[in-house]
Amino acid sequence: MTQSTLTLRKPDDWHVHLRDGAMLDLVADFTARQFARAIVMPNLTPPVTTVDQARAYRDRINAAVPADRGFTPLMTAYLTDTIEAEEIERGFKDGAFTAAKLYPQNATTNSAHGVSDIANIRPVLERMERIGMPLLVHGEVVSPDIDIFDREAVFLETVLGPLIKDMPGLRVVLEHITTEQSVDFVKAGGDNIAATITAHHLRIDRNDMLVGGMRPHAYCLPVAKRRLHKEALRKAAVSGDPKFFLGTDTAPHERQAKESACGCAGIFSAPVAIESYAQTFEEEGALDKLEGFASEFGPAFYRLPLNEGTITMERQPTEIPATIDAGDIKVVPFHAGEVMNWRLVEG
Ligand SMILES: NC(=O)N[C@@H](CC(=O)O)C(=O)O
Ligand SMILES: [Zn+2]
Ligand SMILES: [Zn+2]
Repeated sequence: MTQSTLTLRKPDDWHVHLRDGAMLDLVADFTARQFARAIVMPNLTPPVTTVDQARAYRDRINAAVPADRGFTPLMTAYLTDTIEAEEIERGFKDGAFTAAKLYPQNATTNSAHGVSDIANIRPVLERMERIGMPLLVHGEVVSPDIDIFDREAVFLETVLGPLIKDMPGLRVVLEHITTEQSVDFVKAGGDNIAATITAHHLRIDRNDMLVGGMRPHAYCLPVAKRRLHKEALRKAAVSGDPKFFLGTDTAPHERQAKESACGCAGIFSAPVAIESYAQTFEEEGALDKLEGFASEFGPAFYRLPLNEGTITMERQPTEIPATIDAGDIKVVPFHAGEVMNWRLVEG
């Protein structure tokens, strides 16, 4: 008999963009309704680089989420060429920063203040290695000579591999992996190397973005690759290997900014995140592996307690709306217009 409900220990999302202002108000509860905690990306304009900015942003997030959700945003510091190790450590020690994020300069949305050469942040990384603070990485090189489909694999060879050799104790999460090479890299690393996998990279490959017309809502960074890479990600996600855990990279952009001659990168998956993962795990015959991936391996890596509560999904064909709106803001969610098999039961 097919299973009609699915109850999991309450999951966490280890990579989200909650944005700010009216967009924050629109999107925050989509994350909070299903996840107990979320690692919040710092790529605002201006970026979150200080303890005070992180605290103020956390307050704005808490104000945007209904208090009875019991949602905890975990904040991150945006590394720049000039950021001070002292500020990073101070934030980590008092809980304002759970981790620090490395954006190679100009690799993705709001990364203009990112790091231009990893040598510039060497003292910060050494400090992080010493205090056990996780480094979260957008793993793509930005050199114009490197094809966009190769940028993640080249980053492993030229940046991350050498860095880890140099600082073997550094705790690293390679975010939103998209390639077989990243799966192999993470598996070959020590226990201090892990990766997040998005809901969308488990489902789309580059054909979904480009065949039969250009589909801006399937465009994100790192860009979806060939099918064989998607297959490798699916295998890693359902393998039960604790190095791979849930991070949606939900990244809302207004509809007109995506449907444009130069469309923004980012997929807004929060409204359908846990349901999308459930569908993928079920297709792989691995629903029993979802709880580890969604609710256990992330906290283990971050050295945080497991959540106490649960969520329940029911098997209920549910159509995902074409847009999610508030006032003038319209955002197209992942799976827009599709019928999903699972639906989160509101607790
Ligand atoms: N993933 C994306 O395509 N976009 C993210 C940035 C990021 O995570 O690289 C965003 O902030 O829009
Ligand atoms: Zn990124
Ligand atoms: Zn992201």
